[in-house]
Amino acid sequence: MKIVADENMPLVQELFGSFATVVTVAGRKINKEHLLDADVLLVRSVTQVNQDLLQGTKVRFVGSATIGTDHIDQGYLLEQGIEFAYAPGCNAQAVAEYVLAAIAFWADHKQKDLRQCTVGIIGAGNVGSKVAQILELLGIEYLLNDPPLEEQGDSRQFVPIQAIQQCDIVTCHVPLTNRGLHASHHLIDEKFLSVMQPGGLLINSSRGAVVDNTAALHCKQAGKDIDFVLDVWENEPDLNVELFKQSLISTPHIAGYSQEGKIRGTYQLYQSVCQWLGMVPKFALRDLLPEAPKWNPPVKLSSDTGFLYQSLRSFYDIKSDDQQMRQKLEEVLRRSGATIAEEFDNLRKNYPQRLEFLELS
Ligand SMILES: NC(=O)C1=CN([C@@H]2O[C@H](COP(=O)(O)OP(=O)(O)OC[C@H]3O[C@@H](n4cnc5c(N)ncnc54)[C@H](O)[C@@H]3O)[C@@H](O)[C@H]2O)C=CC1
Ligand SMILES: O=C(O)C(=O)[C@H](O)COP(=O)(O)O
Repeated sequence: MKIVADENMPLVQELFGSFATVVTVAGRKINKEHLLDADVLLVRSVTQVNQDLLQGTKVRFVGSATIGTDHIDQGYLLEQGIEFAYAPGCNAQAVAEYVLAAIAFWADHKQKDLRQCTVGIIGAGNVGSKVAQILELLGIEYLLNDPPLEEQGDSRQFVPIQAIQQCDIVTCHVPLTNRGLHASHHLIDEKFLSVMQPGGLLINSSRGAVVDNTAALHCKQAGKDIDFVLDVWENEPDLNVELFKQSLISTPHIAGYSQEGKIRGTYQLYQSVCQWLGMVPKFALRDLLPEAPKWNPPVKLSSDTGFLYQSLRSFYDIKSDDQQMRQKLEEVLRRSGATIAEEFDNLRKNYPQRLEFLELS
């Protein structure tokens, strides 16, 4: 059996190498030639998997070690009888910790008393629910918006998007969809931004195009007092450089990049491939995960606006991710050679080890 996998998937040789020949390729470079005699294709979010890539190949199983699936043409896979698996929830905790770190940094930087702030969470699935769990631990008020879950009868209390627009902090955790009643493409548009609270914070760690990046830039250029924390960008890896410069925190799509999140992603696909082949998995997830020191959240928030950031930063300092990206991209802007897109991907490939620091259920 031959497996072609994205080179940025940890443990892929260790897990799949005992029953298959594993060939690793840079995600953006995977092409039909690599797949002509491959049985299984394992990708991350940067490989577009569709008819163009798969037609004429032997691939019978596609796995994506990610939560998001907007890069996969699932309709085509279904039509061709190609098995598909992904990794729901694998890095949800990492993204939620990123959001916590962003809020803590903003409160410190802008002297905001989080006891007086409400967070609007758009999308209350795996990530949004973990964000809510963390805010509850800290006693920070939040509101949930998730029309699809509300329609399905989820028992939590939801609010309309208009109520989210009034929140001090808005954080997006929806899949990127272009069609249907709940399409999320440009969910945050010029209108949304125009009614957002001045002095507010918008965090996007879902997919770039959930926020209209041109509208976000116009909002900054018009002098509206809204801070942006952006981990994901329209047209990645070719991001809007002006918006990157104007954002309070800019990171290269690494919100989900904890060691545990990446390992869980590969492992969930290992389980799916084993099941597809009728094999019993040989490895257990608990033996693969690193031991990480844990942070004790404060029982009560303090009036000191910098307290949370100071307490968290030895576990995860989001500012250092922002500084790293600014330094590298500014170097690219000063000299010719590598492009912004190449440097964006380099930052992701060489992202330092980050461990999850909260005990969440
Ligand atoms: N920056 C990063 O590193 C990462 C980004 N992501 C992104 O975050 C997204 C969310 O992840 P999960 O929470 O695990 O997904 P999920 O599928 O568990 O939850 C998404 C929720 O959004 C809701 N939703 C869909 N359309 C909506 C709309 N128009 N308005 C409000 N709610 C809507 C759904 O009903 C669902 O409950 C992923 O699809 C992925 O694109 C995920 C992991 C890492
Ligand atoms: O899980 C997701 O969805 C993500 O966005 C991933 O964390 C992104 O990582 P890559 O797949 O692009 O390495």
